[in-house]
Amino acid sequence: MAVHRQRAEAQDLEQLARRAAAAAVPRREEGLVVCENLVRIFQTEGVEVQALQGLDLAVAQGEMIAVIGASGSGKSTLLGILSGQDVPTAGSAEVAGHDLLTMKRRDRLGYRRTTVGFIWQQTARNLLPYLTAAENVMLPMTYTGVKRSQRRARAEELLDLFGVAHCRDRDPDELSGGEQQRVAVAVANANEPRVLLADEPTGELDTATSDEIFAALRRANEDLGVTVVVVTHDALVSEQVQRTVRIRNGRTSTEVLRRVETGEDGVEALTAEEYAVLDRNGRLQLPAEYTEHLHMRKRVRLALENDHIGVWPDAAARQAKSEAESAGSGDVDSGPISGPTPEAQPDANSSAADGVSGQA
Ligand SMILES: Nc1ncnc2c1ncn2[C@@H]1O[C@H](COP(=O)(O)OP(=O)(O)OP(=O)(O)O)[C@@H](O)[C@H]1O
Repeated sequence: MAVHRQRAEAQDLEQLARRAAAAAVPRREEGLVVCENLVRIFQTEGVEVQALQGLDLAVAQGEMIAVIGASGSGKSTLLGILSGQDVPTAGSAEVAGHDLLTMKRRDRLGYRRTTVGFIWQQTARNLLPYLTAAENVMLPMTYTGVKRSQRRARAEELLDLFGVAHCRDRDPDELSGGEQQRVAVAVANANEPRVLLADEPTGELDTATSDEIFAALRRANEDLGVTVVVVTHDALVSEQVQRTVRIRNGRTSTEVLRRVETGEDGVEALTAEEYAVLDRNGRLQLPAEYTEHLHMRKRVRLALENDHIGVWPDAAARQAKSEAESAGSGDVDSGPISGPTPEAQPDANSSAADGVSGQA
């Protein structure tokens, strides 16, 4: 009987994990940008670097998201793939219906010219130095057969939209860094792309100028309807979007969702909630500060409750934590960081499946 119950409960846990995974990851048809289990391995002189290790990401049409993460976590590699400049090793990546793994060389050029717009961190890399601001904006349209009169009109419109109409006839070296980047946003929008990709576009600029660039990206998103993915180290920038995705070790690890909520007093306040990303296979990354705080290493114990899943340190982790505390390592808080009460912890001698204590 007990064995039957354990099996049924383990199945409940699997079923719940499967359902949660299916609900958490937007389906292919829901995203303009959809990456599933994306892998990029670089080989240099016999050394293999796994820059992306099964990354999942879906960005809805019209969304503006920030991508953050430590240096080397894979942000630029992801943008290189989405922009069509680099090809993934495995997995899937689709942007506006284009399959970036199987796309032919010729289609790739067309894709880079019309489907995506790109803004680099280095201001000098975005503009040709011997063309004026207006000529820089018109240039991408010459590759897509837009008539000369239309090119000029659109260039004027875009420079105006991003607040740099006064720079129209100046060369890039006659523009400030902020003006150059706003002209770069105009260039990236010249061929009406579906997705705008920006890799640290405010990285070389001061805070006030960064705000201007970010305002230009937001204007592109709101006024032109273009979907925006911006990689940034700048916390102030990432706080201005509805969704911030964190990449850790080549995979999306957490997401912060922000929304405006109206309190009982009628006052609107911005709330931000952090979520761990659950992939299709039910995998999630626990934040390092949580696992380190509880000395969790190789394995954890899971407990299915009615409305949540508890994650508990195993006996070795509990011992390591208590030793660290008695050695006075400064790790004095013995309770979990958040979550269920210690009473809900499963028996130390039972298996994870035994720890299933609620109903799915
Ligand atoms: N062309 C390449 N050849 C070999 N390794 C590479 C190449 N491009 C990136 N890498 C490696 O892949 C990993 C991810 O690099 P990536 O540039 O995507 O990180 P990042 O998050 O953008 O970092 P940063 O914030 O410093 O720009 C790093 O270990 C990097 O050294």
